[in-house]
Amino acid sequence: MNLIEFLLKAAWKSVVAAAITGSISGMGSAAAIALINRSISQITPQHPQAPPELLWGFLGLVTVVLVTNLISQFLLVQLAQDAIYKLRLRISGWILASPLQHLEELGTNRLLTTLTEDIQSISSAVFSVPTLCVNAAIVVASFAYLGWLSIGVLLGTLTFMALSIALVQLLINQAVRLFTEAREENDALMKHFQAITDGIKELKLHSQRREEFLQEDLQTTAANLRNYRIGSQRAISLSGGIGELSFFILLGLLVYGLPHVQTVSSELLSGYVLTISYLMRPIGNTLAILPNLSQAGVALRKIDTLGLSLASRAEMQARTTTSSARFKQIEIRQATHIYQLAGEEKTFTLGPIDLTIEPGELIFIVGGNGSGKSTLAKLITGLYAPDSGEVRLDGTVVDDLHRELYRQLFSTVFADFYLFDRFVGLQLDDGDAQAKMYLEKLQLTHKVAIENGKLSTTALSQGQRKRLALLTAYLEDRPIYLFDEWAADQDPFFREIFYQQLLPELKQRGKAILVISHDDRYFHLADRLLKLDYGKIVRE
Ligand SMILES: Nc1ncnc2c1ncn2[C@@H]1O[C@H](COP(=O)(O)OP(=O)(O)OP(=O)(O)O)[C@@H](O)[C@H]1O
Repeated sequence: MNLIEFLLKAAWKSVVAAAITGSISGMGSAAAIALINRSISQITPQHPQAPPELLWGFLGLVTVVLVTNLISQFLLVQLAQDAIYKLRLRISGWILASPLQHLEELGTNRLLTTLTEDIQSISSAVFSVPTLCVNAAIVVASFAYLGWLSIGVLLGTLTFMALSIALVQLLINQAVRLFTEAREENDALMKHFQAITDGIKELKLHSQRREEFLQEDLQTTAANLRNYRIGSQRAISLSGGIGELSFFILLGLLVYGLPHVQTVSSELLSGYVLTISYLMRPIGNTLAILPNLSQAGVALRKIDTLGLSLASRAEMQARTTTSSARFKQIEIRQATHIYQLAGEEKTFTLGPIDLTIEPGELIFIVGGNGSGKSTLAKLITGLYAPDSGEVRLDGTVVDDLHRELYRQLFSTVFADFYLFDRFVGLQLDDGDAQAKMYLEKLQLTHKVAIENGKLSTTALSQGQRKRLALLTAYLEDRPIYLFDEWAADQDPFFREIFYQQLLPELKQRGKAILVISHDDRYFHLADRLLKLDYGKIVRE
């Protein structure tokens, strides 16, 4: 997809309207130049002033040029920004609709680069599209005028220009190649930036690690990116220089060479010189815009690839609130999940897993590090579709069509949970009152206040943040709760409350509760205990 296609897809009617007004503006500019040339040629010692009707014509043309130019720019700016706005939403939608496993394979850095850098590149390029349209119209109309002055000279001029453009194109191709390389490097740079922000503590506390990371990872990637960008900008500057030089050569050939080849009137010569000098500005502008356009082209291709990759795996999305939904039984039969990393032979296979979950059950999932507990949690909650086997909800297989609906049965606090600073998507009549009640239960009233569903702060200790995540899960009030090592960050006092009070309370309310835990002191509280080893349930 190129930029024009992208805009046409967004709103072709506005593009056409902008192209028409832009063309009128461009043609008006060329006509104004032609009129000036005509006026100059009519000034003689006998008539030292141009006829007044030419002056009125000139003023009229200038007004038309200004007004149509503005209309064209306004239309295109509006349309371009609308298109960017829609693109941002579309990419976010693709990401949200994509299976978790696919997003994990793609990597956050790639998604972030597209959401930030690629959209920014397109955004800067679309700003230049209005100028480009008007410039194109000026060039076409100016050539029409030159053709009217002399077809033969125009053909010579066009041949010369075609040769210059071919040379310029070679350089632009080189620039695009370098832009593409730079774009790949950008993905890696984003990963390093993530390491800086997420790994700030580890980098601050170990100067040798920091130095090595800076020099070998960040600096190398940043330097590669810089070199590719310099190379591409140089190619673009060179193409601009060659473009400008070819204009001067053309002017020289016209003024000093053409009179040797054929007799030329002064009107023809001054018309050509005036028009070509005038054309230097729009063509120069266009050359200056080319880097943006090439970058946008590369970004659009990246978005296309990402979009295809995301769309090919898109899940069905269902708009639903099933907080009051009930279930009788979840059966997991011979279900497996396989992690296969690109280019790596080693895989981790979870399963085959056989498991049933019923309301009111308290199930502990235990096992050593890397035994597959979190992976099983993602499989149970429908975040991963089984690679083989099946998950059944009340006897019905949970397929791609129903997985989104199935996921709405779960309230979770994963080990890497995300805490929203307001209760997004929870439409509760007495939300604040309920939240305050749970704040007390979770002993957080002295730290956090809740007003209109908004938390006064999320800048808390990890244990306190986990309590807030639990509070959100309480408010969701879904039939199945899953806690992935929730108690690991709690002090012994609150850990005791969690296992001895909060979990039994949930159980009494008929909730099914899955608890991933290493706290063997509390294993006896479980109705069932699943022990995982190397991805298999070794004991139930
Ligand atoms: N996104 C991923 N891509 C590839 N492999 C993964 C991914 N996540 C986990 N694994 C692999 O799957 C295995 C099980 O990981 P999992 O996180 O399920 O273990 P766990 O039992 O929850 O461990 P812990 O107690 O340390 O949290 C690990 O060996 C890990 O290498």
